[in-house]
Amino acid sequence: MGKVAVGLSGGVDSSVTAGILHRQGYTVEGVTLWLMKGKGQCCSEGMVDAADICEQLGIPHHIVDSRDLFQKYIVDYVVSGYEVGVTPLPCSQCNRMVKFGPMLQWAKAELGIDQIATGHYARIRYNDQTGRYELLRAVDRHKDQSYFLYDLTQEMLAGTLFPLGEMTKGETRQIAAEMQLSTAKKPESQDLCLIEAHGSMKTFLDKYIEQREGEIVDLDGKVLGHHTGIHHYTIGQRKGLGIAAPEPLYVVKLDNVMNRVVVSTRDRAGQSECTVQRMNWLALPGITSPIRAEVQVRYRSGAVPVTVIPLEGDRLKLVFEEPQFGITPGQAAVLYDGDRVLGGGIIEHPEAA
Ligand SMILES: Nc1ncnc2c1ncn2[C@@H]1O[C@H](COP(=O)(O)OP(=O)(O)OP(=O)(O)O)[C@@H](O)[C@H]1O
Repeated sequence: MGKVAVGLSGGVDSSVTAGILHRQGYTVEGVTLWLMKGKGQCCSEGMVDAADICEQLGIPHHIVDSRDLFQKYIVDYVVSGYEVGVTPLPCSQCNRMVKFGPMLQWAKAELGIDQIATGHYARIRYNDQTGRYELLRAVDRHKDQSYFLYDLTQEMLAGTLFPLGEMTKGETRQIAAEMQLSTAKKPESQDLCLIEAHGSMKTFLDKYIEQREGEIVDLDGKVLGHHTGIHHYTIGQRKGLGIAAPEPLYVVKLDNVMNRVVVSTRDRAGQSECTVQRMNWLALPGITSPIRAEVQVRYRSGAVPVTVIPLEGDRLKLVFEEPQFGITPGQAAVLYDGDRVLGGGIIEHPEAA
């Protein structure tokens, strides 16, 4: 058995990942990335819980100060997106720029270990016909995190193990209990660590973005109300608009130039196409002519049929079979062929199309 550096957040999933690999005979070292500046409670608690797990398993534990990377690639990225009416997806960017890339580099340079493992729910397999590493959905569909992992490179997939990809969350908890891991009963963390650390996205953003009040208008430009700053809104949002209307209204556009939130009734909120940038191909090297696939445009939405049309550079046009609701610039559009991730990219602002 080889050596592996396991990314430990202090949660039950990564604890079990380390436990399983240790039990299988790997030489395991725990690595915790210190992510958030300030005395974030989740980071300090996570570091201590991760250290405790390593103590329990009798393996070394390392803390890597990654606060500058996290500030640059996540905090600054998220804030600058919201400022211009985009709702960035921090998790996929964090995985590529803060977690997998730097962790592989650090493990190689400092420990001489060229393999890492995390507690993500997804699967990786090598396809000898194409010569490419493929990313697949987790067996536990409800926990599947492949959407957040589409932006990993071939090198990152080649150097990574996801032992939980074949398991259900129930099995993970059972193993944690059997191994008597100190994190066995820890509650699920929220999907977004920035929210967990700050209480809400609004609290986090208000630290960085000045409140600029403006108008809420309908698609015809009629003023229906006022907003407290476009960064407080997201596409598809229905609640909290403060407008009394006969039919429910949804946010369909955040216009940073006019400082307006545009809303519409659901029947006019659908979109039949969008464009995508910064496309990262995984199962395929790329496409030169249109293909049919399925696309997922949000973490919690289902995959829907789409025609994928290559544009110049790393851009694509997506034409949906049925109009889609809540297409949000800044979120990822991840292409699937069944369980297999073909690749993914970032949904562009309609003005960029
Ligand atoms: N600060 C960190 N340092 C090192 N690895 C991390 C860190 N945060 C997350 N990871 C790795 O990424 C995986 C997925 O992280 P995610 O934030 O989705 O947590 P999770 O699914 O709740 O897992 P866990 O129960 O381990 O916290 C974790 O299981 C862990 O292996």
